[in-house]
Amino acid sequence: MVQRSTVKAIGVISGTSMDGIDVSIVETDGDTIVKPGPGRTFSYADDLRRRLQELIAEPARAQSEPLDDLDQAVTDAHIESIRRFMNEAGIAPADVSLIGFHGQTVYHRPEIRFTRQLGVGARVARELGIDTVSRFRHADVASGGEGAPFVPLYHRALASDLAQPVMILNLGGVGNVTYIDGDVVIAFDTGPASALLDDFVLRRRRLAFDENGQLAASGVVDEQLVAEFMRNPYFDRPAPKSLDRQDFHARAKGVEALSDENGAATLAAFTVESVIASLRHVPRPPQRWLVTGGGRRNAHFMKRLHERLAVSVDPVEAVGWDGDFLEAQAFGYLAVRSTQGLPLSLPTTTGVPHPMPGGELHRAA
Ligand SMILES: Nc1ncnc2c1ncn2[C@@H]1O[C@H](COP(=O)(O)OP(=O)(O)OP(=O)(O)O)[C@@H](O)[C@H]1O
Ligand SMILES: CC(=O)N[C@H]1[C@@H]2OC[C@@H](O2)[C@@H](O)[C@@H]1O[C@H](C)C(=O)O
Repeated sequence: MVQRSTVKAIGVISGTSMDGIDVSIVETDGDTIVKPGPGRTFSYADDLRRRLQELIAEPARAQSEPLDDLDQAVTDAHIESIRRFMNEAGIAPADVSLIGFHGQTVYHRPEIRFTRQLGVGARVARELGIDTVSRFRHADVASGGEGAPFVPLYHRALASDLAQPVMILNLGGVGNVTYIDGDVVIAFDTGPASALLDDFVLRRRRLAFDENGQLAASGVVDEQLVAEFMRNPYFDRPAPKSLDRQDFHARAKGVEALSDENGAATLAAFTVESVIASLRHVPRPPQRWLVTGGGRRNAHFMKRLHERLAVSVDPVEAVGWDGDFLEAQAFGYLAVRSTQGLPLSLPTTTGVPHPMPGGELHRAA
């Protein structure tokens, strides 16, 4: 049998919750061989995080201002994170063939064929001396795709030996699912995961998030409000479909009249119901759910999901994956696929008209 050659790629992303920059490494042939390595998260400096949070709250600026300063600051923070990761993990630049640099999403509007990730790939390549792929989502969006989610092909590679159909649920700022059943891979954003709850507990309690879901667990759900939130046409819209982090904020104002506990309980219930609604868009009920992203640490989400789904719902660690770094690893894997001209997204994951290659390669020298 011909042994396919593998390379090592570093993947780096800051997700929509902007809690930090995730860096990891994966050894892969860009196809079926994937050997994930360690990962690390590095916080943004408070000032940079604040500037990014202000920006995403002002969509008009995020869409049209040049934002050169922020672009450079985000790039610097990523370069520094990759350097520290390599130092701490004892990885020499010569051991790494590629960097997959996602950047920071600040605005995502596929319906107007627009997605924006801050970060300058050419500078990452030059300063670290490693070829770098960036702008993963642009070709997809330009051809009419949703431009997200992009992790599903990595999920497919990892899940090849699991019993199927299986659902991988990412609970980040926004939620997204990947349904895998043999060659069938269906993916889409489910709704708000932690974004609404994070913003609510920040406003009410000056907390970055509801640790373990304890505030939500102590409140009573306003079922009428949840039902009202669930009337949003997004949930019936056929997949593929994707969301901006802020998409549900305007319509979720009703929780302002509730106590801290009941507001948190109601927003958490909304997140769970939006995940349940994903079953409307897959051919068969999955026999197992594997949960990744920071929301898997929210014990309240996990308990409610298990009650509502009545099948096993486990963190991805149950099958040996690292839920803190799947997204970073995915962009390392996708960087390798990009240089091989392989698709990064499919009609069933982002709605592109045909399997779509993408990413832009910046040479180190
Ligand atoms: N111990 C915990 N208890 C409750 N929630 C938690 C805990 N740890 C993390 N979270 C939640 O997870 C969120 C971060 O998740 P994650 O890092 O997966 O998001 P992200 O990758 O930035 O987002 P996205 O996947 O949307 O781009 C936090 O904002 C918080 O709401
Ligand atoms: C445009 C954008 O950055 N979207 C993120 C966001 O956060 C979660 C969800 O919405 C997902 O669609 C995507 O991230 C992951 C990494 C993805 O593309 O699979």
